Amino acid sequence: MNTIYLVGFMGCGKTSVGRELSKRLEVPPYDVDSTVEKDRGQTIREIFKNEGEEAFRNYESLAIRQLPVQHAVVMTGGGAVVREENITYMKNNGIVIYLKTSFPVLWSRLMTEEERNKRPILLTSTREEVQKLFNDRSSHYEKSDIEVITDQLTTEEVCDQILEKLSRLNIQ
Ligand SMILES: Nc1ncnc2c1ncn2[C@@H]1O[C@H](COP(=O)(O)OP(=O)(O)O)[C@@H](O)[C@H]1O
Ligand SMILES: O=C(O)C1=C[C@@H](OP(=O)(O)O)[C@@H](O)[C@H](O)C1
Ligand SMILES: [Mg+2]
Repeated sequence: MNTIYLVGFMGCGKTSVGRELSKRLEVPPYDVDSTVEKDRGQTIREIFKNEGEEAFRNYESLAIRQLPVQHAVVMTGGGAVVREENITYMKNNGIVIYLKTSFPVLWSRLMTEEERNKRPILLTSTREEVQKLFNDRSSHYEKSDIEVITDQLTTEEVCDQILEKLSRLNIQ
């Protein structure tokens, strides 16, 4: 099995769905954000604060390339696809799945203190700025191999749809 890469905007469920999907497929899950945090010995928030977003993007790109391209589920961060070479790498090495969620649903999922604190961009941007980021990134996510609309679905149902779409394509 080629690695499955989950992409989509912050709050679409990449981390939660990836955990569940990896259990169902009986392969290990790798969260790119957690990989970066482990590699650098700092939280994402600390990296943004101490070294800036560009340094984080470099670590994120390296982490994607250091994870297995077989028998794994990789959960990316929402900004990973902005570097064109990252989505090209993921599509060449595995199957890229876009968890598509509308902006109001994302915003409501991200409004708790806990979710905001994990994501430095949310701490320094207005709703309008985050909405613009969402609009700007959508065309990058659309390059994925498969798309699942998550607005009305639980994480389990998102997994069901992913598995169904993979089996229809004879991938899993
Ligand atoms: N399908 C869903 N329905 C409801 N809440 C969800 C769903 N997917 C994720 N969430 C919630 O949204 C928040 C962000 O989820 P997370 O998996 O961290 O997203 P991401 O990794 O894409 O940023 C978490 O509180 C999570 O429980
Ligand atoms: O969209 C982004 O630029 C980011 C998304 C985050 O991951 P999630 O998409 O898992 O929240 C994390 O990589 C970082 O805070 C930056
Ligand atoms: Mg995540």
